[in-house]
Amino acid sequence: MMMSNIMSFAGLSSTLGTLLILRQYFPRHLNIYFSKYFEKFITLIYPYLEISFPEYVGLRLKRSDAYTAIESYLSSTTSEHAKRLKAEMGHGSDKLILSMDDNEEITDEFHGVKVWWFSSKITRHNISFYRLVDEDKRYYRLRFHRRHRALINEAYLPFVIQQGKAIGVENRQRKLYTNSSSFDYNELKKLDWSHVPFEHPATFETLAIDSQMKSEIVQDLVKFSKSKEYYAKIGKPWKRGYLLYGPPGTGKSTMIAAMANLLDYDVFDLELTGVKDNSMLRKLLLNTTGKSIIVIEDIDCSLDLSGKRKTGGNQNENKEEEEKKAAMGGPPGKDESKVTLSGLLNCIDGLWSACGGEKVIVFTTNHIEKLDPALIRRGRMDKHIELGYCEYEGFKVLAKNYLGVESHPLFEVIHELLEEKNISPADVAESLMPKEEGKDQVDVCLEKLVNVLKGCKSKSEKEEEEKVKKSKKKLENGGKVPMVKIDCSVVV
Ligand SMILES: Nc1ncnc2c1ncn2[C@@H]1O[C@H](COP(=O)(O)OP(=O)(O)OP(=O)(O)O)[C@@H](O)[C@H]1O
Ligand SMILES: [Mg+2]
Repeated sequence: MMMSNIMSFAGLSSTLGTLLILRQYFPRHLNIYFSKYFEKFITLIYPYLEISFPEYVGLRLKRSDAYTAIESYLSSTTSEHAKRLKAEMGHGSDKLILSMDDNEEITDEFHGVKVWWFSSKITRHNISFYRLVDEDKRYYRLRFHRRHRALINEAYLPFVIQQGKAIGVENRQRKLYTNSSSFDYNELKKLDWSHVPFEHPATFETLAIDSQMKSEIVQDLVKFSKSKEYYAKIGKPWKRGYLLYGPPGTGKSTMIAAMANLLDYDVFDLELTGVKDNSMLRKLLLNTTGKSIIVIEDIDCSLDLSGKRKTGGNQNENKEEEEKKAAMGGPPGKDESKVTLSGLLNCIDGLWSACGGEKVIVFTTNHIEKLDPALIRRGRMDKHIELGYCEYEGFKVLAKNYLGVESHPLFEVIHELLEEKNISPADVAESLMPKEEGKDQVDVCLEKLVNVLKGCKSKSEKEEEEKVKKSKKKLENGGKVPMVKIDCSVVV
């Protein structure tokens, strides 16, 4: 009896729900009457309450957090109850996430109270740029008996949102974002960020760096990710800045991937040269999500951030560049980014930087001496990490990764060579990569590395070369050294 009552109410409510949706197609004057009397009538006889959760609110700028959390929550109960499901890949390529398909209905129970969830969509046909564009407005509708109003509002909905957020974090597929311009042809708008799944396999275990430095960085990152309350207590936005510097091929980009994998964060790879001006930069950073690493690679080459190179420094070089541009046909500096140093500083630690929570900002450079001290001062870039040439300890990690060996008669020879030669971990890794199948590949690769090392310049030779380069530059600049001296000791 009870069951059939519920069923008939559910049937009635479904009909009334359809009428409510259809009413938008009624003529306007009918619609006014409909609203006035029909809805009053419904609330009198209808014992159920309904709450809608639209996918987008306002200008469709951002998906509603409530909708996303409910979607995740329902995905956990859906597979048992719903008859029509849709599937999506979740975190990692082998996990399939099932959720309710459009116009599907499921029931849920909370403290013995039964509630109904519906997934619905309204499709509108708009004409935009002489094209017919279908715009889907999706929403979830929750129905429950009005006598449970307090329980649903105060306990059930907060429970759904909290559970949904937790499931969402577990299931989400991490993403690698880039700000290179792309266009959404369905929504007909330019996207600030486009993304692909983040699938870089690097971890701190496979990273060939000093083991003490490695464990300090890992500890620092883990501590940061658990310090929400601490940052709130000291009144600082929950973010941490890392400056990674060192010669090419020493693992700066690889370390960023390892950081993202350790913390389970998304990565926003910000190409500064593609950012028009400071306000565009602010918009891009505002559109990044929490639990993410914002990366600006080769910051010294990205822009003239010091503001010094054009006025002071090597004026001839600038002149040459302008002439080159003119020879290429375009007006000088036409498409150049107008992002300034103060604009960048404002975004990374001004008032805007506190939006969106939990973020790590990483700059990389091959030339730390070229950077403006303001950009990398402590507090802005909390950790300065130097990634140097390959040491014996790093070589052993690479040998284990690439060849699966932890000892070999040639290790001692390589140890001695590494003490006196400069070689990047990337070059070591290249030599250790077996080119063919077979057991003898370990000997082949290690012998190859010994030969490569023998051909490398020794540390003293390299230092001498650097000295000559520096003094040449000094002469070009009329005796002044154009570099800024910065304390770049590793503080981890
Ligand atoms: N410290 C390291 N540990 C493990 N692998 C490394 C390390 N350094 C370099 N490699 C290997 O060398 C390749 C190049 O390294 P990576 O791109 O991280 O260098 P980089 O410091 O970012 O160079 P660049 O300054 O040119 O951007 C990587 O694919 C990785 O396989
Ligand atoms: Mg790199």
